[in-house]
Amino acid sequence: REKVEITKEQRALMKAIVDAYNRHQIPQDVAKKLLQEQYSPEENFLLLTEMATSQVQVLVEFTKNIPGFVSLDREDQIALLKGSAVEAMFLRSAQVFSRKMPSGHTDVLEERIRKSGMPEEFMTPMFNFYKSIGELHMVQEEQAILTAITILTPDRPYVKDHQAVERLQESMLVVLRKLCVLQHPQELQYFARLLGRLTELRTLSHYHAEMLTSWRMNDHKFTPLLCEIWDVQ
Ligand SMILES: O=C(NC1CCCCC1)[C@H](C1CCCCC1)n1c(-c2ccc(-c3nnn[nH]3)cc2)nc2ccccc21
Repeated sequence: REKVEITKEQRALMKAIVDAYNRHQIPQDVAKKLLQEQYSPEENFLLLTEMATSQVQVLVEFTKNIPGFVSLDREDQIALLKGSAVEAMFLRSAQVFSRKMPSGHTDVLEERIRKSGMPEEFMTPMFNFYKSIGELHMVQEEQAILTAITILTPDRPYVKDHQAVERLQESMLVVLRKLCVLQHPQELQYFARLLGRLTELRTLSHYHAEMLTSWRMNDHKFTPLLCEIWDVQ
């Protein structure tokens, strides 16, 4: 059994990221709204674009607090945010879906999402991802660091200084690995399984533009921020 110890610097890094993650929570809770009633596809699409717009704003604030991020090349900062926004949205949606809720509420939530008006063909991969995230029972530190690792992915389109991003991501991966060993001592390879979800996440986000335009309704309206980030309209 390897002796795993988190250094003072790594603890400070983790604290900075978790504090930022908690400070920048999504304002109102979309799950609560969805549990209240079934909305029309138009209302649901509007809810999605409102939630996603505020989540992008929250993501920008969170990212600015990742140690070292603001000292990256400015254009690379934009490329990283643009390249990870959809993945961060699905990761956050998965965390919302996997939250502990009174018994039966998760089933109602799933039902409401299935009937929201989103295209059927994406429901299976999306819920498979949500359930695979839920099974990991991540602690909030792991959720926050995993989101930071997703943002700091060096091979996003248009990133120039690959190495600088790799160095930042590397320091997050080292902390996450130690955290996984400490938080889930019984589950060997927990860290590997956690990183495997990022591959599933990237696949899911490949469908995203096509998902958006095949919601069962006419006239899909987006906010200016989402047009920027989602490459739509
Ligand atoms: O609001 C939402 N997610 C926000 C969560 C917080 C961060 C920002 C996004 C949507 C709901 C919108 C209203 C209709 C039901 C789904 N959502 C989704 C979801 C569904 C389809 C697409 C999509 N993308 N392109 N086409 N459809 C994206 C996200 N998964 C969720 C799991 C739990 C709770 C809410 C969830």
